[in-house]
Amino acid sequence: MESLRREAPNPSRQIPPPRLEVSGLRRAFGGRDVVADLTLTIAAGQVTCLLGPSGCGKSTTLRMIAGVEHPDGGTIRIDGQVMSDGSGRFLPPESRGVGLMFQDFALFPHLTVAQNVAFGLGGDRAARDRRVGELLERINLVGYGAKYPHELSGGEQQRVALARALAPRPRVMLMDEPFSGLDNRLRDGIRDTTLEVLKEEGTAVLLVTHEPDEALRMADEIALMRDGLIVQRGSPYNIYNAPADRAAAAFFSDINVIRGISKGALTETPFGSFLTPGHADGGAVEIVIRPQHLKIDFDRGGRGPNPTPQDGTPARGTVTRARYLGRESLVDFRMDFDGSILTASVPGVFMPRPGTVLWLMMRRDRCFVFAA
Ligand SMILES: Nc1ncnc2c1ncn2[C@@H]1O[C@H](COP(=O)(O)OP(=O)(O)OP(=O)(O)O)[C@@H](O)[C@H]1O
Repeated sequence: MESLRREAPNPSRQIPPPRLEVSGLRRAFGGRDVVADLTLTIAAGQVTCLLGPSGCGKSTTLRMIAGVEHPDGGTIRIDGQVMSDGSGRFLPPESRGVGLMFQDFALFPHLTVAQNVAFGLGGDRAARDRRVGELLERINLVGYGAKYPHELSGGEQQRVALARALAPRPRVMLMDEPFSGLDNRLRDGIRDTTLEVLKEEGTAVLLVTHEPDEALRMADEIALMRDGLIVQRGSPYNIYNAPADRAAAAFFSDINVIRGISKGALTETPFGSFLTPGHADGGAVEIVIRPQHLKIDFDRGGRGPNPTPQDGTPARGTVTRARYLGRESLVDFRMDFDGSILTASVPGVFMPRPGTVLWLMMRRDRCFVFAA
């Protein structure tokens, strides 16, 4: 029967390997594992941000992928082709098809913008000119080709550096804190332009940063790194809203922590009882909430608002400090129940005087529960 005839395998339908594939990558310095068993894949057109605190091994990872640092173990593949592996195979940086962009990028001062962009390009003159023209248009610097780097602003130089790195159409673009040398005012605009250009070029991007805001803004996927390991990978939304542990939650914002003991999948707290399924009876748990998910309510002659299923029971506190940060206000409370300090944030201006008694409630849907 026609419908049951088995189709011959069609090689063009096979799933292509990821653009960049790193598995079991390791590197030690002085007997200490700086990168320990790191695994990561990035598809063409995808931006992955390697995010983590200073010293967690981000740059070392990037340098091994670039081929300027030798791994102690693990495999790096680009488009399925081995760049380095445990058996001693090791392709030099110039044979990997990677583009690099670092914080202290330097344009060649004696070359014009066009010559800088064309620097890594082979091929005939006409093809080179076409590629340079196309990139100058992408970075909004048409007409700047004959200028020299010192005639450009910091942001313009940064865009030229991006065009220079992208000119040879690298298969993978490796960026190490590329925006940290820029003035705050410029940074957001440059990040957006850079992202747009990277997306148009369709290259796979690994961007190293220690700034959560940058990762949230730029990444399709965030790989959160700690002590040489990726502790969580996911979309910015998932990493922010479903952190793997307390430290992952704390990396993105201040957090408040309420401690308790789980009994029969419930933990009693001053904010009412919380469902804590999956935690052993008698096990210590931490309920974590970000400041923007604590709700503030007024005192009604010694009473707070009524408990609700969404926000549980209110708990009373006294304001110790209020700070206005422009977009929001941060208010610290000393809580009646144990004297601990909790911080709530409110959009806009809210500046109660120290000593004001107020009530706090926790948005149940925004709490994270972790084993202590
Ligand atoms: N060549 C080296 N020799 C000895 N130790 C090194 C070397 N390179 C890096 N390290 C150490 O490895 C650890 C990780 O460094 P790495 O630069 O990868 O971290 P990072 O996460 O990129 O941090 P940062 O954001 O501060 O650059 C650090 O403790 C660093 O001192």
